[in-house]
Amino acid sequence: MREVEQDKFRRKALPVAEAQAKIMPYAKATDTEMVSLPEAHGRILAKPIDAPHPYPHFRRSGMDGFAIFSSDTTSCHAGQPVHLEVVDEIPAGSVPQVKLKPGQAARIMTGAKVPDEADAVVMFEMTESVLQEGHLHIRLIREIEPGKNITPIGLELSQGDVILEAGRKLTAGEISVLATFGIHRVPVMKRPRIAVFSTGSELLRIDEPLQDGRIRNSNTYLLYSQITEAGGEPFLFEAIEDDLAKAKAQVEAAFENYDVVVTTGGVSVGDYDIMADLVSGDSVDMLFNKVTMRPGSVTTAAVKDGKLLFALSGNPGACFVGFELFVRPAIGRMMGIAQPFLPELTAELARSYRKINNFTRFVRGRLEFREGKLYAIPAELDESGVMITIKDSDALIVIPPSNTGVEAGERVTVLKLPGGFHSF
Ligand SMILES: Nc1nc2c(c(=O)[nH]1)N[C@H]1C(S)=C(S)[C@@H](COP(=O)(O)OP(=O)(O)OC[C@H]3O[C@@H](n4cnc5c(N)ncnc54)[C@H](O)[C@@H]3O)O[C@H]1N2
Ligand code: MOO
Ligand SMILES: [Mg+2]
Repeated sequence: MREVEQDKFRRKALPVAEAQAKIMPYAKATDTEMVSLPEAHGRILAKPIDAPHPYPHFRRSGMDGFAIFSSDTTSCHAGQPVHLEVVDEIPAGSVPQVKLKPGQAARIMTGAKVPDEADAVVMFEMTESVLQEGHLHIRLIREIEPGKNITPIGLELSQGDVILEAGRKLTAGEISVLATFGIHRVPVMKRPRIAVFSTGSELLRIDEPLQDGRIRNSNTYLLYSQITEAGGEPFLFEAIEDDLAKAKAQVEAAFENYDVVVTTGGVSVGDYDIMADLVSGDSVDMLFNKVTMRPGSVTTAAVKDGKLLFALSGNPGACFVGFELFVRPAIGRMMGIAQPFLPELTAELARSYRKINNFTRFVRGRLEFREGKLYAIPAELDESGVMITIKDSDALIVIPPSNTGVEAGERVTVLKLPGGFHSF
């Protein structure tokens, strides 16, 4: 126990990027599975998909009107109208029945196949119907240019074009492309199965009444949302009290059935900080137990039989940031996302941030566009133990180590959190 305790205090702090690099080799690709197209929403494509045919695959009318020869309208104007005989009618879904000749037109609807001979469609509003010798004609008073209102074959994609690359998240645009090409069963990456439990004798279930000195377990649910958002499949376990043997048994059982284990709490130097003891023992191989960041300096990661254990800090702010910087990229990498880290933007700091620190701070805050310029506004309350401002945050504002802080107006890097901007 004494030795373990010593280890708990003596920790080598790694920069965030180094800690991330230690994790990534263990973020091994999950298997793939086939799902129906609606089920593919939000999933990650496992294989590239090529266009099995051009799109559109026939010359398509973009308007309700008449398919014509544009050459019939040369020099046509109000004083010199052109009359064309209507010889066919083509609703969407049908194909032309008559081979058009110059001087003729086919009534055609939006989305219908344009006769091969025609090279333009003139919309109804630009024509007048006239009966001439018992035959229906249209009267045109304007020149129509070749190609007008015809969508050519392959305008959007040619056969064999890569439609979607592997590693791409499937949302509305991707789903509609897949539907267009008849890809009704989609190869996607399996969602990593992630066991979650909190540690702490102070934790109440969320359906329990308050007790003095105890709090409800919010981190388990915070993580449930973060894991789901990141594409993983969370499995929630009851919180366990600060008991090393219980934690060990729980971690081992979780590794049997799940791809990743995420815990919160008990990673600092306190007497009951059991996760710190667990990773210092020989049941797992520790990757790191300190990172030069705040919040979450005691964020810990370990490996057991090639599977990742993330022991995040119990402080809600540190748990949140620890997840975003370490667990999210691991989940993303397991699913083959090329860039699984939070996207980096540059913004102007809207308010001075003067906390002094020798570690990099990841300060939660809002982003706002003002007159086309992006501003980052640090949360008023950003302590590690504060939960309430997580809900209003659009980004983590990166404040480098400094003994003066950063002044309003300076440029800062911000890591965009998923979702929209709270100010919109
Ligand atoms: N002597 C030192 N004390 C502390 C240090 C330090 O360097 N030296 N670091 C502080 C910092 S910074 C952090 S962060 C915390 C890390 O604490 P642990 O990861 O060990 O977490 P706990 O001690 O279990 O809990 C901390 C805090 O969070 C609350 N908590 C825990 N689990 C949950 C949960 N599931 N839902 C909601 N809230 C939770 C817990 O009640 C505590 O208030 O250590 C500092 N101390
Ligand atoms: O680990 Mo604490 O969250 O460093 O701030
Ligand atoms: Mg603690």
